[in-house]
Amino acid sequence: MVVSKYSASGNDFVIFHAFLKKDRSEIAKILCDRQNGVGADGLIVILPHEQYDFEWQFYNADGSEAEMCGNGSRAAAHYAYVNELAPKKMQFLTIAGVIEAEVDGDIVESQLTEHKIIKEVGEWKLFDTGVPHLVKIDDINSFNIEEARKLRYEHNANVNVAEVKDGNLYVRTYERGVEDETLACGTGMCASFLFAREQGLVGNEVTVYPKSGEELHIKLKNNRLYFKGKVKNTFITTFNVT
Ligand SMILES: N[C@H](CCC[C@H](N)C(=O)O)C(=O)O
Repeated sequence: MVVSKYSASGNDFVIFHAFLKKDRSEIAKILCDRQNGVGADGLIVILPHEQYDFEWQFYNADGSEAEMCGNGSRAAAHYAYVNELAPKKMQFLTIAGVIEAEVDGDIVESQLTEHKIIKEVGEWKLFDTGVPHLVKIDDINSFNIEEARKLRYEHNANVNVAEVKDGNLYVRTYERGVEDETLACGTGMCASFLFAREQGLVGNEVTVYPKSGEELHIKLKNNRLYFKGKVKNTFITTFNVT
């Protein structure tokens, strides 16, 4: 099969399109495997939809299906546009709800689904920005992978440490379903922005830098999160899945 490899600020994905919706958990594990597969944080499958430009399936590298993926939504929008599956401005359906995205060259902006604050967990706060994210505002170097992994399992959530420096937001994320720190996590950056904003550390817009150091922009408009940054189609390849 022919698949495309994308990097969205360092969060990387295998993407292909298909007519049939079926359980793709096993193929996600095969394709995302960094030794024997293409290698990626997640798999995105673009499917036809009656009402929206398309529907997608999103799988983490461990084969678990997730409700949403912020960086993946930007990569999927670019893939759909360049493969003439959707116009520049599109709407597509995820488990979390309908995502609006706009492609402008290699820059893609996504509007996330409505976010919710779930609860406080000590100095952490649990948000839903399409998927669950625990956030702590602290020195970015206080990120500890073992602590993050423990919290991930205790709360079945992604875990983020965020810091505001010189008006910019820096975020490190342990991603559920990748079971490691990733180079960027879109819904995690957005949850971190919400917490920093709530603490008066940022306004309604911010420049954000994930572990990869690639620059992204987040804004809150009419109480909806917009998330913009570069995506790169790094290569296209055929892969023998049998
Ligand atoms: N691993 C996440 C889904 C992908 C989120 C992340 N890659 C993003 O860009 O939002 C989860 O299972 O909750």
